[in-house]
Amino acid sequence: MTRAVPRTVRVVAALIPRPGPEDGGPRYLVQQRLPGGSRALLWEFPGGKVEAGETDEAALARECREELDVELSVGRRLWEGRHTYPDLTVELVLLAATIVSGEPKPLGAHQLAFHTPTEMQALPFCEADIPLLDDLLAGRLGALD
Ligand SMILES: Nc1nc2c([nH]c(=O)n2[C@@H]2O[C@H](COP(=O)(O)OP(=O)(O)OP(=O)(O)O)[C@@H](O)[C@H]2O)c(=O)[nH]1
Repeated sequence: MTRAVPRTVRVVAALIPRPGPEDGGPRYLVQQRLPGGSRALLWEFPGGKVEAGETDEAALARECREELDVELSVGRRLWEGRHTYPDLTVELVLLAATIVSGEPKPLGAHQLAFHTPTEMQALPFCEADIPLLDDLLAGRLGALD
């Protein structure tokens, strides 16, 4: 029997710096996925799937409004990669973003946290994000605004 090929989805994610002074280097918002579903309790950047007819930027603003209750200003594309899980192929796009209003709330996540790139390396992250985390830590994403 042949195995079904996992469907491909485009996923946008946000690199959102913690507002205020940077003690110990910049920190960015990450979230732990809910227990029970796919990639349960793994960490990821806030965001989600791009819907048909939507731009990456509009999808990211919508996802963060729905899942964090914040309004974003979305900046440039920082990173793009592709990863195949057993259930899904993810085309992952990371965009720079800042919060223009609201305090992030974990409406769709188990918990939220601000972490440095070094701290992120120690968290169990979604596999698609591993090369992204390496590039972030090594300063290969360019200017992060
Ligand atoms: N938001 C986000 N999703 C990621 C990242 N890395 C990664 O592999 N993903 C995967 O991309 C998909 C994101 O879609 P989603 O957030 O709408 O999916 P979900 O499973 O939480 O919700 P769903 O029940 O609506 O499908 C998930 O399968 C998630 O595991 C990341 O850094 N951020």
